[in-house]
Amino acid sequence: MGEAPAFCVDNPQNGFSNGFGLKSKGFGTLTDVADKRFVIGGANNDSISSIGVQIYDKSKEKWVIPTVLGAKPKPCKGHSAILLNEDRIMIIIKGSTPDDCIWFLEVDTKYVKEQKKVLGTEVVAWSKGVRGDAEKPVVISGPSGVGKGTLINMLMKEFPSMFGFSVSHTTRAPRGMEKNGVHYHFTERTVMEKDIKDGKFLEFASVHGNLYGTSIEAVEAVADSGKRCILDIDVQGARSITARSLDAIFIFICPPSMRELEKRLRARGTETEEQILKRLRNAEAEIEQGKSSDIFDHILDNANLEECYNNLKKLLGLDGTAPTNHKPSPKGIDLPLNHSVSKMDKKILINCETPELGKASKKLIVLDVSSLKGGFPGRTRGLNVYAIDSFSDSLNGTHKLS
Ligand SMILES: Nc1ncnc2c1ncn2[C@@H]1O[C@H](COP(=O)(O)OP(=O)(O)OP(=O)(O)O)[C@@H](O)[C@H]1O
Ligand SMILES: Nc1nc2c(ncn2[C@@H]2O[C@H](COP(=O)(O)O)[C@@H](O)[C@H]2O)c(=O)[nH]1
Repeated sequence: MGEAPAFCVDNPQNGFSNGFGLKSKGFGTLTDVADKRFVIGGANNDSISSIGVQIYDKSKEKWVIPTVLGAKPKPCKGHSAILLNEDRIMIIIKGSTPDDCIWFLEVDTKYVKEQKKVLGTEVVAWSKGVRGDAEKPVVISGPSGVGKGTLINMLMKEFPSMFGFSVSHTTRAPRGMEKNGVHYHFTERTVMEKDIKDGKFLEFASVHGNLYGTSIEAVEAVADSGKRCILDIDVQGARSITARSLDAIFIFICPPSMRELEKRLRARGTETEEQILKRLRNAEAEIEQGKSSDIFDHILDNANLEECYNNLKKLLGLDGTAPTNHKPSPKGIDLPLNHSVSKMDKKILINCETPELGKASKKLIVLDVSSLKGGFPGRTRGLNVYAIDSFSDSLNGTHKLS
């Protein structure tokens, strides 16, 4: 559940306008989205561990505590809030570290709307802003035994600093060599069902008789390590992620034949006869859906492992053997504690001038939000940041920040 803000808003009609539909009072901000007013509170108290959110429903004249999804920003010395596209609020945090100062509170994105229906409560979702075009997550899907895990392991071994695996939750029992927290988070069904109900999963599905799911936390952990996220999920999970418009590359791995698939599953020796037969039955439908649906961007035939791996690398732009394509995560944004924020079309201008130091201290930072991705908890990519000398300068982004 959400938590109460760290300050009191006696009357939500009060507050002062700052010129772009934003009202502010004390440590918090008030942002109007249709008939709802989002009260986002900056903590002024060390005992509070994150920023709280409350909603005032103007049509019903009542306060609502929403379910808050995703990791939340830490308490701060204040923040600015700017409404973008009527579905998410950009939060610029004062006095935070450079890689932690831009956040988004999703209030009416596709994902949030869907979660409202599922959870039956008001829902908001936090997502941290990531500078530049961080590489898209890679979703690998295909029938059991086709070689998804093998291909992912090869990729992670050859490019250890580039890829991070999203560790799923499952209710199935661990296999001999599998480690909890590395291969899966092995979980009791009742616990996983409760976590699903609490909105902790980006997607989940019942696969071969067990529950499997990708937690928001698993994807955030990879993003925080600065790596590109790889997800190994079944076709149902891939479909629900596309439906939520996760901006990822979707790859379906196909076996050369059912006979070969069966041979691989048996040779792996990890399933009972009954489980093997169940997985093979499910494989037929999965292959049919994988090939015919419009979920997948690429279909790779895994007849020959080396060839399939080379094709996988090619479509991920990793043709060379050395990991030269790895772009380190761009640096964060170094904002002084005192700054003012304004909005101009799809650009947010941050004026960092220190009044006491006069014009010499002038620094304007532009956040270009025209290519933002995201809309679900985790990380919002595509934030372009550059500096200009004055408001009259062109806002074309010629002075890129390093
Ligand atoms: N092209 C290939 N030719 C022959 N054997 C292969 C090939 N690719 C993978 N294998 C073998 O097939 C078996 C199944 O592969 P793997 O465990 O990677 O499948 P998976 O798709 O991850 O399965 P699951 O969905 O059940 O986790 C393994 O023993 C692996 O070594
Ligand atoms: N929808 C999801 N499917 C998942 C996830 N993690 C794994 N899987 C798929 O389950 C089957 C079986 O896996 P196994 O390890 O028991 O052999 C396989 O197709 C995986 O792709 C998940 O988080 N969500």
